[in-house]
Amino acid sequence: MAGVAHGNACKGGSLSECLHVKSLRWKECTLSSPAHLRFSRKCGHGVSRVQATISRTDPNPDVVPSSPDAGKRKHTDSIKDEARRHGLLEPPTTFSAKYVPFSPYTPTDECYSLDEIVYRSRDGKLLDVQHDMEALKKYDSKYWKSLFDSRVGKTTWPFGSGVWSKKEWVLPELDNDDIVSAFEGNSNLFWAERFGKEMLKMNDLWVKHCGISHTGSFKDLGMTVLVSQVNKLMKTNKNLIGVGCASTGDTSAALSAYCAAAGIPAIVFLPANKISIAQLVQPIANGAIVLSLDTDFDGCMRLIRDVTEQVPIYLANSLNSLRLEGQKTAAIEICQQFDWEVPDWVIVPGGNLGNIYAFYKGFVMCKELGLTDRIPRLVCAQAANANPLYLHYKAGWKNFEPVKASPTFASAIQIGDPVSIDRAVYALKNSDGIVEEATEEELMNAAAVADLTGMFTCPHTGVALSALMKLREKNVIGPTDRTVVVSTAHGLKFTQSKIAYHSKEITGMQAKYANPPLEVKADLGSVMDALRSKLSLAL
Ligand SMILES: Cc1ncc(COP(=O)(O)O)c(C=O)c1O
Ligand SMILES: N[C@@H](CCOP(=O)(O)O)C(=O)O
Repeated sequence: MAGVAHGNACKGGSLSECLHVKSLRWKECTLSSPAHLRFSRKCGHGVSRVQATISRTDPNPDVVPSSPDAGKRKHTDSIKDEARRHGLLEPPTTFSAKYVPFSPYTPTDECYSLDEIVYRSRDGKLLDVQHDMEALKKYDSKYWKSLFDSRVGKTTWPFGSGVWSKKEWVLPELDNDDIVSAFEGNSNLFWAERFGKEMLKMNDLWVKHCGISHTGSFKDLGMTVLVSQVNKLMKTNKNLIGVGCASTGDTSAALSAYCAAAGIPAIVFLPANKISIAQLVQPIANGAIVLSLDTDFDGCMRLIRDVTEQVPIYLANSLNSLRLEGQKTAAIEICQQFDWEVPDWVIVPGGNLGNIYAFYKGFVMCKELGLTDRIPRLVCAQAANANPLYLHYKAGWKNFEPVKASPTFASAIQIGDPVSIDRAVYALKNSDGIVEEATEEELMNAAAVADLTGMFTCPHTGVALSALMKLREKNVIGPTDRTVVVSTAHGLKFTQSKIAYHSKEITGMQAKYANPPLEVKADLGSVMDALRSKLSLAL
């Protein structure tokens, strides 16, 4: 079939017709519409517009390379150069987003551009990034599914990233050239076959490994968005001198890595002696300014908020709602990985409580745009030593009180005064959610037993697994319920506590699943004796 291309002057019609085709590759176009796809090119109202009917067999020469080699990267090209050649660097003009106060029960007209440096509304509420949903709804669910699916597993800048593959739903107006990405996201969804079957009599249990990531935690998902926006702001706001955060170890690692990649100064406030060595060395190695402070995370958080009010350092904690735009892509990814079927339950460990809201937001967006038909029930899991949300839930959501968080092996969630409490309560109330808690022994046992079935979990994932075990025991979660446990960090960041557990060195802990190494003399007899003691073999 012959392709038709008409050069038309833009009549200034609806922008939604003028899908910014430069942000779509030919393959994406064909995938999104197997027969024909009508589109307008380089519109922006006022610029010349090309309307075309294209088909798989009849590519528009303006859009696709004319020879098989034309699409290949020249040896002098970087992936950004390649994206530039294909016109992929400019953002689409069709979609937009802005900050609004997080005020779901009493919406207001107050709003801010994402280019403003603002973290709270006029009356001190948290902010939320609000997308122009009407513009997104102009494209049907089939379109979005095909577009997102076509981007998986590529190095196309920046859509090969799991976060930026959803760019239109994340930060649509950002120039792709400003993006700072480590091709994060697209994390694996592990079918926990043995753990499910043997521990819980479940057949449809999954672990979303967000910690198998660039810096070893889910924070990369949010940090690529935040640092990309800062990268843009620094070009225009010459006053901005860096980006700062308070951290229990993962936010600081992600911030430092993305800032180092972009050449932006990072400043991190850490509670002294309360984070793992692996986490501490990450910002040090990435060249951040590291302040080890004699306080806890809540103390560090208060200090960074005071400092960022006084000096032009951009705040990178999840108080900043930009972070959650990246983190919500993990929820979208889960739906995508299940071919747009929604799991029954999603269990997320909670500390500062930004992530549970980010998951909620991702699931709601999929439903609102017709990609899914419901949202899952959410469970937020807390360590009993740092459980302000759990206490609030048990009190029927009445009168939230922060707590003084005690030390926990799940050190990244040792938080007593969570910034996103209002967001979390909203997410849980609207997803028929549940809050559970886990003692130190429960969380360490859960992590250890998961490891014995082939995972290598962090203690926070242990908290979530322990919550699952409790809900399963009470039969709140049924044997055939499709359940996803979110693993938030890599176990390799927390080897100290694992070694202590397996060495049975933790005072007062039985360490039921400990598997200490045997110290054996290096001679055959001793080795055979050791094997006999472990294997029921007639050796
Ligand atoms: C490994 C890990 N898991 C879970 C959390 C909890 O996430 P959130 O603070 O968004 O509740 C954090 C940070 O707080 C973390 O670093
Ligand atoms: N676990 C976090 C605590 C801070 O959370 P944030 O999402 O508000 O940055 C960390 O690793 O610092």
